[in-house]
Amino acid sequence: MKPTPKPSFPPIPVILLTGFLGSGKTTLLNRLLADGVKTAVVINEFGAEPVDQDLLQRQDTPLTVLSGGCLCCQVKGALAPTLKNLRMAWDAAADKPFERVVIETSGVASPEPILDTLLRERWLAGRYRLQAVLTTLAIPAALDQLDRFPEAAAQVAWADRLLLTHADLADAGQQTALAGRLQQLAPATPSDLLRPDAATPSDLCSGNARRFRLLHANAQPTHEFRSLSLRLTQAPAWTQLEAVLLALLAGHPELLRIKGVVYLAGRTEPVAIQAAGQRLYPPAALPPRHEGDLYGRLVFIVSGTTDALAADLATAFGSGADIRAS
Ligand SMILES: Nc1nc2c(ncn2[C@@H]2O[C@H](COP(=O)(O)OP(=O)(O)OP(=O)(O)O)[C@@H](O)[C@H]2O)c(=O)[nH]1
Repeated sequence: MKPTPKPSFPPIPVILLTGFLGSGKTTLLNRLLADGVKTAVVINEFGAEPVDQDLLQRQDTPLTVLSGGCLCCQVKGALAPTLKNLRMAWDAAADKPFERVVIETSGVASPEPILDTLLRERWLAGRYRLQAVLTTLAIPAALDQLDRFPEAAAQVAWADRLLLTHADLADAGQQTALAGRLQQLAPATPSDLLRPDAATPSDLCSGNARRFRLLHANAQPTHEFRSLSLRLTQAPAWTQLEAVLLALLAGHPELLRIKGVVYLAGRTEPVAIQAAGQRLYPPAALPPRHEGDLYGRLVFIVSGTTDALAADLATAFGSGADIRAS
């Protein structure tokens, strides 16, 4: 067999950012990018309408969005070519465009197939070095998610570090119960509280990934998750949209996540719409978008079938609503 030629540059560190839907991955990504290290970002979104790119505070970051499925299954095949292209561009550039890569998985991805690509694809394994798997967990919702979804448990099992978020919304009982569960699931994995009002731990990216991982051959999870994407043709008033979204959350226990970028009546800039774990967050102002990209969009991720939700969305948003399933 012909030997694989040795790469002429050292491997580029990769941070794999994972965690269940709405647990704070993009929020953490923004905090990581603020450290000034030049970073290429690969974002995987489950919904067909990508949203996360608009939630990044640094818009000058080299960014690839792989949407419409999970990196662990539907779009797994897209990861290797993406990383190959990034590396080849890096090799060819005199002024290196980035010093590390951060991959943000979708909230329903199991990390194992992604690790399989990174660690077992020979070309990639020689050119990238997995630095750490960071897993975010939203304290108030995490126990329920660990009970219900094997993907959430897998995200904990493969983590090099656990980052506990939404501590400001959690009571002491939830914190203690989660600590107990993590002690069972991942007793050797360090965990940190990631408070929105406190500095990001400075050593977050300096740890080393564990040296040995026992990956199953051809691990292929089967998901029960589906998504609906909705394009808004009009700019609703916030009170009107809020009432609709609260009613959908209350009426659809299968609805796990809502996120989107929406234009509201009377405002020129778009806002980020976020809901997770039955909680609807206040809309957050976003910078203006580029011309030609002025429609609002919302993504709904459910566990199970989307039929009932699709019917209610059509009723709530009218016959002009453009709803797509994926
Ligand atoms: N109160 C509070 N809100 C938080 C915290 N961390 C994140 N959020 C909010 O939680 C919502 C979801 O956060 P994201 O960072 O988008 O979560 P995500 O894991 O990237 O979501 P998906 O990519 O959809 O899985 C946003 O409205 C955040 O502002 C936290 O520690 N406390």
